[in-house]
Amino acid sequence: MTTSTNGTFDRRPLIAGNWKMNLDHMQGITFLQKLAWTLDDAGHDPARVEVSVFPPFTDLRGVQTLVKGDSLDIVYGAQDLSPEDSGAYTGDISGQFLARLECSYVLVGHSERRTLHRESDELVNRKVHAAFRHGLVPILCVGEGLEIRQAGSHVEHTLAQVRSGVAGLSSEQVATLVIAYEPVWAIGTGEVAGPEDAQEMCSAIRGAIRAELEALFAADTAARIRLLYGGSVKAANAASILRERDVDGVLVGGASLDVAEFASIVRFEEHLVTD
Ligand SMILES: O=C[C@H](O)COP(=O)(O)O
Repeated sequence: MTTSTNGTFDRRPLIAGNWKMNLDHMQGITFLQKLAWTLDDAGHDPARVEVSVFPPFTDLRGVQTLVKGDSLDIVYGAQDLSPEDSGAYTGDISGQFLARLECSYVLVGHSERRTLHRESDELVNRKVHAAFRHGLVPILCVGEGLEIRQAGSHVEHTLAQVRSGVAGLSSEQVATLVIAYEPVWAIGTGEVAGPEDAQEMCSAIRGAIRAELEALFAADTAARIRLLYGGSVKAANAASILRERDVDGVLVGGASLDVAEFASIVRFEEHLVTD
């Protein structure tokens, strides 16, 4: 039997690189150009695997110019957005501006925003709505800290974040949304949750959307939503995580800053084990 990811690839795998606060606008362009060449040389097929990068806000205009100018098969998004559309919100960035820069995605509720900037579930939900208002696909980030994991309540905790994040959305919006499960204890620590941990949570999230929220959403919503895993993903562990049935992609931090490493994650199908 040949092993494939998420059953039959009916949900196109998404490999997302979150640059966090790394690579200035000049470095970002050089990096992206190299990544595009490397993927081209490796015969990357964008119809099979989608690649997205999440540069700092100040890089986005340069990234847009490069991607559009050179017709790169790479999409991009922002790392955050304001829940508001315009006004006296010093330092915030509107989804409207991100849409003008032709961003496809926006990260919402990343654990570094939740912890370092004390973003609440309620604020995260407002940001999810703001993204949809401007035609951006939100990548809703959820996941538990170490204490919650040790107490064994990680599934319950993460599902509560999901329920709160999708509150007030339509079926179509939920089906379009991407959810990234990132156990906080595995982010940037080298501690990676095992493929079975990633599958356990992604399956629980899909199950919750299918069962608990079925009264709110259309029947095929759970089957269509894409679920990512994030936390110390590298070329060496990506394929084993991505072969799990309910895992449709990965959100990569540190390893997305190395062209060869990230390109190798994108090419994970080459590392899938054949049973
Ligand atoms: O957004 C990415 C995640 O925070 C994972 O970061 P990491 O791959 O450096 O652990």
